[in-house]
Amino acid sequence: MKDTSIQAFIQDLPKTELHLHIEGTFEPELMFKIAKRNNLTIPYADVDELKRAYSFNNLQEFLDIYYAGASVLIKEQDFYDLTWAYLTKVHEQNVKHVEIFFDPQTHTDRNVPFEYVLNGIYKALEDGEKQLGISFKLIMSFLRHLDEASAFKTLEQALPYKDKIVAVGLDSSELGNPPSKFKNVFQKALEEGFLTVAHAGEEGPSEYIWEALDLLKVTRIDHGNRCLDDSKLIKRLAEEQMPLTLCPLSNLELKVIKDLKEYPLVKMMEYNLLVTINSDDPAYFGGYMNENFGGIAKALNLSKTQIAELAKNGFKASWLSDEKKESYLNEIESLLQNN
Ligand SMILES: Nc1ncnc2[nH]cnc12
Ligand SMILES: [Zn+2]
Repeated sequence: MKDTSIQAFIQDLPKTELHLHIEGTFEPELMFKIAKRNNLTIPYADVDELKRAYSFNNLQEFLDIYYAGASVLIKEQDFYDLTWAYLTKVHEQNVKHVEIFFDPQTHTDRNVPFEYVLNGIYKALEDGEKQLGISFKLIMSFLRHLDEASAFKTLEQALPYKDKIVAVGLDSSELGNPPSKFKNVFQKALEEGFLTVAHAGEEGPSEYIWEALDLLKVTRIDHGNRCLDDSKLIKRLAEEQMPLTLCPLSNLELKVIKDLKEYPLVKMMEYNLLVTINSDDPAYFGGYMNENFGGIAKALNLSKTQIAELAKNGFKASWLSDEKKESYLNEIESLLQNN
């Protein structure tokens, strides 16, 4: 008999992931393995002890552990293995297309060459496309707790690789580091032909979302939850169909929200916002795409129609060709009709 459960429906839906930090997919088991082969130690006795440290009161507490974890990545092969592990995982979850972030400064500041980071990630993405059928785009994120000069240096390093990097983004500690701090480097990135996105309104105020739109000229807002504080902004985001890449389990684990049941997703959909579901840092927040879809669907008692809408939004908000978008939207619609 056919499994008509919500979980089976979520599994069968073709999905796209648009908000994913590759360093946030570093599972403890792989972290210990790579640390060992690089003759490095992790300040935790074993995987269980490390996992017990994954309890966060805010974004900064998470970032401190996330950067410490990433510090065992040294060689090109390490970045390849990290990315490959992510791709095989989401392949099992029927993710068809990914647009992922990497944070070069996290590594170049430790004297890991930019090329090791980029090539390791990119080769795995190419293999994922060939062997698993997952298409991809790569986004280079600037760390906003560092200064704009460091972001400029990173942009310079990326210029020979415009064929591999389609966009620049902005992540790390949001409060006190507004988008306006990076106005000039984003301007230069736009002139060089990169698309732009930025984390805004995760912990920071709605003003940061305005700045991301008006100063950084973003084509998507990462998170954006705090737009709900500002009715003019909601109207603009809806009119422009500006995508918001939401991350429910991340918001729960970083105490942006108290309970998934309070997640304002349905309200956002009623406002006609183009909201998408993503995992952010799945190794740290307890779930990949299916767990994010499943968690929010259960907490909010979403219908299959609403879940299908969210999956469609992911493709609409992606940088896939119109033809590919259309084909995935049709596939989702027929899956819905048959359920
Ligand atoms: N949720 C998040 N917010 C900001 N920067 C990040 N880097 C990795 N995850 C992040
Ligand atoms: Zn993020």
